[in-house]
Amino acid sequence: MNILVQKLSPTATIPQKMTENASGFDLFADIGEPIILNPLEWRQISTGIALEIPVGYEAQIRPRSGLSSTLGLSILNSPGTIDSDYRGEIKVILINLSPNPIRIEPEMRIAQIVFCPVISPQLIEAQTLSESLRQDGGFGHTGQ
Ligand SMILES: O=c1ccn([C@H]2C[C@H](O)[C@@H](COP(=O)(O)OP(=O)(O)OP(=O)(O)O)O2)c(=O)[nH]1
Repeated sequence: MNILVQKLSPTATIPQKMTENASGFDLFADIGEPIILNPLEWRQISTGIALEIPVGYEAQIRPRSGLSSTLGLSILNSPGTIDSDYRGEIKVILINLSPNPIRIEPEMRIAQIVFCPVISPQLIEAQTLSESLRQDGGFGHTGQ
């Protein structure tokens, strides 16, 4: 499958898979100068790219585990949803969950983007639903 990627700025980097069978393509920050994120601060970070995702697919923006485990850097709305009809700039809402300031560098690999199929069902309003073993049990009703 081909997915079109448009660079919206000359300093943008096309997302890259770092190993052949990686699920995600790393997303690069397209920022002119470093950005400091203070503890519990979040910011939309530019990537400088836009995508044309085929209908029937979406993309998810997910954190990079290395940045989470070493820095405490995460994504506020993880996983971010990129709709197939969105043609604007892909942005990453980074949040600093650590007690220390985090410096986001230009061209830093800030997140990863994973392409996934989506289904688009018809939602039918109903008065009752069929019975199941679980019924409305949830939120730990089976114990720990
Ligand atoms: O982390 C994200 C999340 C979303 N988007 C872009 C692509 C997506 O298709 C669009 C809308 O996202 P979403 O559906 O999550 O936003 P919403 O809050 O429901 O707003 P809208 O009314 O624009 O759909 O914003 C990003 O660039 N990064």
